[in-house]
Amino acid sequence: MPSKIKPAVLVTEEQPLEEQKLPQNWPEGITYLTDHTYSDAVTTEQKTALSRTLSDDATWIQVRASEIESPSKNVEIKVITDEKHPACGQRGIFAAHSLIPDSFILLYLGHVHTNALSDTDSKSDYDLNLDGELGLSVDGVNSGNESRHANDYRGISERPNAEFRDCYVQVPSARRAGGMKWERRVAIFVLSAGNAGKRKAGIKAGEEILVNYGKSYWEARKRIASFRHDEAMLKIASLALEG
Ligand SMILES: C[S@@+](CC[C@H](N)C(=O)[O-])C[C@H]1O[C@@H](n2cnc3c(N)ncnc32)[C@H](O)[C@@H]1O
Repeated sequence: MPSKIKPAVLVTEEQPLEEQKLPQNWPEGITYLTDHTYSDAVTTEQKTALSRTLSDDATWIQVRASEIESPSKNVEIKVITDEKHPACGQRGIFAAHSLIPDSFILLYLGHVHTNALSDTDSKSDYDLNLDGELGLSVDGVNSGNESRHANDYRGISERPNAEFRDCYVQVPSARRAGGMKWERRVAIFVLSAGNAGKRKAGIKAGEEILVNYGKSYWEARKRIASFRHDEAMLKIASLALEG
């Protein structure tokens, strides 16, 4: 019988399929993205509101096009084999080299959708808020990049070493002055060194990159698990909440 698992597919406009490499350990059946894709429900107005023209006095975080690579040179996807790790058997992302505080690691890419129930996959574990005011989120459940494998620190480490931050990335635009515009994204950054400089070492090569999903993520997962009588998910969520 033919396998139901679809081979990994790559979506990129710039490079033909055979020239673009997939990251090592990329899961089968998940589309590897080098940029967002958009649901048909996202309006032109919402898309326009996600971009800005070049501005020298901008205070928001800017990630230059030259900093973005696909696959990322900053991380490696690994399948977790340590039985003590709460996500054993799943994947995680690990620093490919040492990363200094506040540095950009990689974009969180996926399918941008509206927060309407009809446009949302309520079962997704990979859905992230992109812009609450615009009512847009980005889901990495079926397509994304290495960032979809970032685990939460609970039960793995005492604290996270990275975080999601809102930022803007530079993209070419024939219509804008300067031939460039800035588009809203969410990305993973190394945590800052902290006032006492506790985290000044940043993330060492080989260390797992761990973020904080927020307690509400795990509480919601616990509620869903109880509702669905999903013992495995209930155990993971309960352990994470204890951790
Ligand atoms: C966005 S995915 C993270 C990547 C996932 N490990 C994978 O390989 O696709 C979120 C899921 O990862 C698992 N996970 C992440 N952090 C975890 C943690 N601290 N403890 C237990 N499971 C975790 C849970 O199954 C969660 O629903």
